[in-house]
Amino acid sequence: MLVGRTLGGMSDEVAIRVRGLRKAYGDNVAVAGLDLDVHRGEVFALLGPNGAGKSTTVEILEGYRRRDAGEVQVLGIDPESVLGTRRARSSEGLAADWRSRVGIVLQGTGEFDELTVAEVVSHFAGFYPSGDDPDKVIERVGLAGKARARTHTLSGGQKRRLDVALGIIGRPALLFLDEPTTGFDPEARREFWELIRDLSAAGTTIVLTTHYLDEAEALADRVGVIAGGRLIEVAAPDSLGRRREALATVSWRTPDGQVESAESATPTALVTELAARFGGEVPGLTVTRPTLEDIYLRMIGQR
Ligand SMILES: Nc1ncnc2c1ncn2[C@@H]1O[C@H](COP(=O)(O)OP(=O)(O)OP(=O)(O)O)[C@@H](O)[C@H]1O
Repeated sequence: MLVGRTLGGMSDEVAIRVRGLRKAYGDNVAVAGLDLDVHRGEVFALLGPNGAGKSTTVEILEGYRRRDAGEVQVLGIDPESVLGTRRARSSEGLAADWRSRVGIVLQGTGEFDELTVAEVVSHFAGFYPSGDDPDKVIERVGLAGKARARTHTLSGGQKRRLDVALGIIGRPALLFLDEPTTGFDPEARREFWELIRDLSAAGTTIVLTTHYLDEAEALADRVGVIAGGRLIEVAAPDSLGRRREALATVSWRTPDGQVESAESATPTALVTELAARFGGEVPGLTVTRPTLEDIYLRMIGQR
């Protein structure tokens, strides 16, 4: 494997390294000088409003889109060098090897409508030199009961699970997931999160784009917020936007039924004082801190 060696000056620990990435569509600058490092083995979530440049960035990293400027290394190679190549079966040496180590969860496999789930997954397994066992992967994504169903009969959420199966069948070292749980019911999302945690625990580097802040919080070691084609902050979910230092909001109900609230850096002291004031239980007491969503909205609202 190329991962784990030092290639082209890239550190052992870096799966993705991007410097000064730029991409415009005509006059529309989609990516405006983006720097990014994704460490080996981490789960990295890219957040950002519609049109921020996430998909463009990810497509460049995946070797499906040409950039205008900047340096990009993904698992030790410049993905532009594999542009135009397809999956591992192609006999294009380094490109085929690289593609076999990069898993991509695409949205939709309409061309296989008449095949069963088991047939599609087996077909894709054949593209990879060390593909996983199709039955095991089908089980892992929760489609065992649908293995013999034709793919056009699957529900939206089941189709997404199939997309995920096709993304992981090659046992990738690096997996790209683009809004993977759109259309999942709550239970399916939780199961999917478990699958991602398993893959991560097994050493897979995962880059995820999502609009679900709870998903980023549940899965990501670090999140990067893209706005206007630039990465405006990278941090652990609990420290993004100085979240750890954010004030707590303490709310309670006054004797005449009004809700009162106060922001405090020392909420325990305030609650103790309120308890003394009320002679015990404080009516309607809540203590909250900003959620990742609050922080995120504040960050992108500032721009
Ligand atoms: N193929 C294309 N041709 C022309 N303009 C494009 C193309 N793809 C994206 N754009 C434009 O580039 C900008 C960034 O789009 P991109 O799809 O990268 O954003 P995104 O962050 O992935 O958005 P979303 O959250 O809506 O998926 C947008 O202004 C978009 O209109």
